[in-house]
Amino acid sequence: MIDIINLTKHFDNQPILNGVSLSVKKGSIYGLLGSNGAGKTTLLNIAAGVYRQDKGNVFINEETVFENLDIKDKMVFIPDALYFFPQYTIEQSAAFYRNVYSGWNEERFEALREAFDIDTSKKVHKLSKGMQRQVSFWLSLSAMPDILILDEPFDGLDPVMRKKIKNLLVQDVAERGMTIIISSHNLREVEDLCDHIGILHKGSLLLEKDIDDLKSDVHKVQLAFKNKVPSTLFDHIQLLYKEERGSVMLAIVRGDYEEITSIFQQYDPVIYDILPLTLEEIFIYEMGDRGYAIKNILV
Ligand SMILES: Nc1ncnc2c1ncn2[C@@H]1O[C@H](COP(=O)(O)OP(=O)(O)OP(=O)(O)O)[C@@H](O)[C@H]1O
Repeated sequence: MIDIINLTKHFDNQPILNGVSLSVKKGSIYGLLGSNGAGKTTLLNIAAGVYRQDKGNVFINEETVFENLDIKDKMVFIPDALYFFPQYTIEQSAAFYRNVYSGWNEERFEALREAFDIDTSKKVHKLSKGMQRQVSFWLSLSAMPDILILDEPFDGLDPVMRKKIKNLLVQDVAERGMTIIISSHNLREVEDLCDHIGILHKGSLLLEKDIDDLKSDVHKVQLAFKNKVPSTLFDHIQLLYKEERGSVMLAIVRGDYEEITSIFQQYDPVIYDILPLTLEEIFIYEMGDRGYAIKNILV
């Protein structure tokens, strides 16, 4: 549905995006992760057709995005720095959205009153930062977009509201196949939401993964042997990391669970356990395997 191909962008002769390509399928949630200055906002602005790229292209359903009003009618971008018309109340802002988006759904707007519970006669500028974020979600979801582009969307929201908004997003994805790209510098914040994760670092995509594949493909194994650790233990295993804690070896390995187990069992370990890994741990080892210290890339 969204195809970003070989995107390049410079600002002031400095490269900001260096040939980034990624695809997002309809009805999926893509998490774009990266540290400050990685290029996430720039990439999202190009994907939303706000900035024009130097090279490459962004296609949505095989059409280019830039200056394409039909696509923009079905897409909502919530930027990191929110913008509302000065002096507009929520009601007046809703009237603006109602005029701009052909998919605007009044019933949805009314139904979401319960979730957001903010007086619509209030001026948006007079609301707190977190409440302004809530209003941006309220209006955006009422516009019933096919595509939602979210730049650091949970900034300033309290934990209860984060959960509520995540539930609303997942509901729209499940019920009407909405597609989301969401940027964050915090993996923990988006891991429960996304089905794909890409890590952007200094304008390049370092790693892109399906979360289910990632979880089924990397394992933490605890092993102990009666005697010394066999020297050939990892000869046929893709090892990402190992450490010895006394007589117990801890290894992070990649591959099929059953194949790995059958290889290790040949060495007759006295202890053999496969332990669960968090997504964060998986990324740390995957990135370490590629020569990057993820701690410098993600918080
Ligand atoms: N309009 C602009 N003019 C000049 N440089 C810009 C402009 N917008 C972004 N940049 C530069 O592009 C680089 C990437 O910025 P961008 O905002 O895309 O990163 P980001 O990954 O979203 O960072 P953050 O997590 O801090 O929001 C930064 O070095 C920034 O200074």
